[in-house]
Amino acid sequence: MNDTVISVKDIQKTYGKQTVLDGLHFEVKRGSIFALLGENGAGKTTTVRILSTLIQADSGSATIAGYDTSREAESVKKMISLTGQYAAVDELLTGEENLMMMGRLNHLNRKAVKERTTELLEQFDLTNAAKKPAKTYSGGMRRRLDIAISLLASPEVIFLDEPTTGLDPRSRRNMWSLIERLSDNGVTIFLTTQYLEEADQLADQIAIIDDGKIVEEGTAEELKRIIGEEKLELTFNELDTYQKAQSLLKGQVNETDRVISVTAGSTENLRQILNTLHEHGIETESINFRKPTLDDVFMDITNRKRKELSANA
Ligand SMILES: Nc1ncnc2c1ncn2[C@@H]1O[C@H](COP(=O)(O)OP(=O)(O)OP(=O)(O)O)[C@@H](O)[C@H]1O
Repeated sequence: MNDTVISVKDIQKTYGKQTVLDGLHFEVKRGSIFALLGENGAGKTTTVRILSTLIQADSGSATIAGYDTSREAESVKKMISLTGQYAAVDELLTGEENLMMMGRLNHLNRKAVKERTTELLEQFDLTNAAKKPAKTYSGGMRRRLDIAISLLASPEVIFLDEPTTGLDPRSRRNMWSLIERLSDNGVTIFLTTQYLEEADQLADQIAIIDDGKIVEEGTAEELKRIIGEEKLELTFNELDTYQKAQSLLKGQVNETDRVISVTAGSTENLRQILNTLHEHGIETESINFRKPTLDDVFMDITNRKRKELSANA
């Protein structure tokens, strides 16, 4: 069996003068969780809309389970489910009624619909709320119902467009374990997110999208290894000492907490950093070492690309 379930080649999409996707290229392995990670406006939803056949790319191609998303849209639609920003939930119906209705729309027989509905209500922790109208559900419950509805058609690929945006921390964790359970059943999950922690926690493969291009791709560990070295986190008591240090050191800054993170590097490098601060009479409140996070990776990669662009301009 072919290992690749989604294949995207050189996709280009513009809206008026704005290039939204600029030569997008990646592959997703069958049965994996793939995260497309990027800031607001990076092009994540546009990618999902093209892959799920809602809109067409200007050029390039994409296939899902071997079917072309533009020429064989009907076959693609049978393979996928799309949830998230396109909620399938009917607010006036109960959770159970929503599932039953979608089951019948998918031409399942009455007995199969009943069985699958009970199963999904249980799996998604909605049994107690089954007889209540969806409009009374919390944000987390509504999203769970939305995903449950999408599973009635037994899709091969599930698109989850920012599944935890706006959820509180507990609902977010619940959603994560639900996504992990879905993946355990062998379905491929294509997830978009702006949360690095979410990609780190869930994804087998992460592609970072910035300005419509994949700027880096790999497992969370591989991406962290790009930065590789430990970070030295310097915290300052006073705003003016923090600002003085900021003008002397190269690193990520967090003005609210008065923290500067620099790459620790060699002992010689460390000595230089501390000497520089000492020579300028700058006292630190605390100094900590920490391993790089995906946040560092993201900041580093996007900053590097922006510098390259401005150098070439
Ligand atoms: N139908 C449209 N017409 C014009 N511009 C659009 C359209 N759809 C998207 N865009 C623009 O394309 C860019 C990328 O949008 P997209 O929704 O794909 O980003 P995103 O990464 O999903 O961000 P978000 O997290 O905010 O949804 C944005 O600048 C957006 O304004």
